[in-house]
Amino acid sequence: MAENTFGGVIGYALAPKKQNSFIRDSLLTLAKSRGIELVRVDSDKPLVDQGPFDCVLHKLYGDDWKRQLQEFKTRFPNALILDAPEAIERLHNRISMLQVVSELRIQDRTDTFGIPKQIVIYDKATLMDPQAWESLKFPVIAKPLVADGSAKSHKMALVFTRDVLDKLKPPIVLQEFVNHGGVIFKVYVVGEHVRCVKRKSLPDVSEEKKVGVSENLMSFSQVSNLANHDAENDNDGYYRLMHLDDTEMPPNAFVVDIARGLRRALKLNLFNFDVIRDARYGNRYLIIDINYFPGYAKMPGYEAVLTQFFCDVMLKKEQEEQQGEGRVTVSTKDNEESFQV
Ligand SMILES: O=P(O)(O)O[C@@H]1[C@@H](OP(=O)(O)O)[C@H](OP(=O)(O)O)[C@H](O)[C@H](OP(=O)(O)O)[C@H]1OP(=O)(O)O
Ligand SMILES: Nc1ncnc2c1ncn2[C@@H]1O[C@H](COP(=O)(O)OP(=O)(O)O)[C@@H](O)[C@H]1O
Ligand SMILES: [Mg+2]
Ligand SMILES: [Mg+2]
Repeated sequence: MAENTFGGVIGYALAPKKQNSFIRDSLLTLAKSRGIELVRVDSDKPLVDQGPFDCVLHKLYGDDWKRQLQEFKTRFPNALILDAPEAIERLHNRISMLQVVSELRIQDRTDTFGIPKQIVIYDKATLMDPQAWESLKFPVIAKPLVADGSAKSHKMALVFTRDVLDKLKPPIVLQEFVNHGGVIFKVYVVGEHVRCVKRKSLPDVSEEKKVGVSENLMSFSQVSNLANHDAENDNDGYYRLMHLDDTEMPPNAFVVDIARGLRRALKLNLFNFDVIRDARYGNRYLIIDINYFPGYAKMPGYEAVLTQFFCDVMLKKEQEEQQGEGRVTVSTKDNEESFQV
């Protein structure tokens, strides 16, 4: 979109860690040069007592925060909440998060996409019932069902055999582990903007390893964020098989189509998703994770991308307000809850 002159004030409500990584001087300065002021929301004070804000950008959890957003929207109906809490909540459960993938219709491609085979287990009794997981091939990854940003929600286990399932704590999702060359693609979405980057992932599991492994359950957490340093000091060679530089990117048009489809279906503007390429086929891609408001600062040039997005939001808001003036508009539930540029 062309540069526009509609600036505004954006209140951001973020946890301290997120604030430190996302709110950099470089972002504040660039945004300001385009008329966008970013103002911190003080989480110790009611949101309604702060502002005025044209838009509230947020990644906070809990019922109290949801209530505060509702109250704010009632008091300031023209203010935008990015994104709608109801839409974000879908990503807090690893089953509903990926259900959206089956809703996407993308045609005329040689490449295909989907999700790995998975089941959800809510209790120990089902976990110990062989019928529950008879359709799954081992190894599997056990993931906490809840994906609420807590450290616990990122604690995964690679499970090689059935006899260690009793060590897991439901509710969990058991997802087939798919060999993918040790590289994951992270696709960052900021409104219409889509950027795919490569990150390291779990290495492939060989056929020998599947039967001869000494540890039948291997715990891990946030592999893609491990510093390179960790890989360099990797004495048992766990990361040796990763070939980040040699890995070919997925076709960009394909990734963009999936990203835009997900964005529309999820009614979200700010998210990323993790994709792996199934090593058995080479042209089959599996979406394994979708995250709300991820670590954008890790995306090269994030300041320009986010600033453009803020300007687009302000322009669209202004246009919608102008269109709304002088005529009666019937607001649907849909456009009350979500706003997309
Ligand atoms: O902190 P960062 O920069 O590593 O960002 C995390 C994301 O990393 P990514 O950008 O995908 O590499 C991270 O993505 P993954 O789940 O690791 O794929 C999450 O989005 C995480 O948020 P939450 O803990 O799930 O609420 C994100 O954490 P928060 O910054 O939101 O706490
Ligand atoms: N089905 C799978 N097959 C192979 N590797 C996987 C699979 N699911 C997850 N992984 C690996 O585990 C990591 C963490 O899983 P993910 O679902 O992305 O959880 P988180 O929300 O903690 O990032 C991924 O980045 C990837 O390296
Ligand atoms: Mg992930
Ligand atoms: Mg995640």
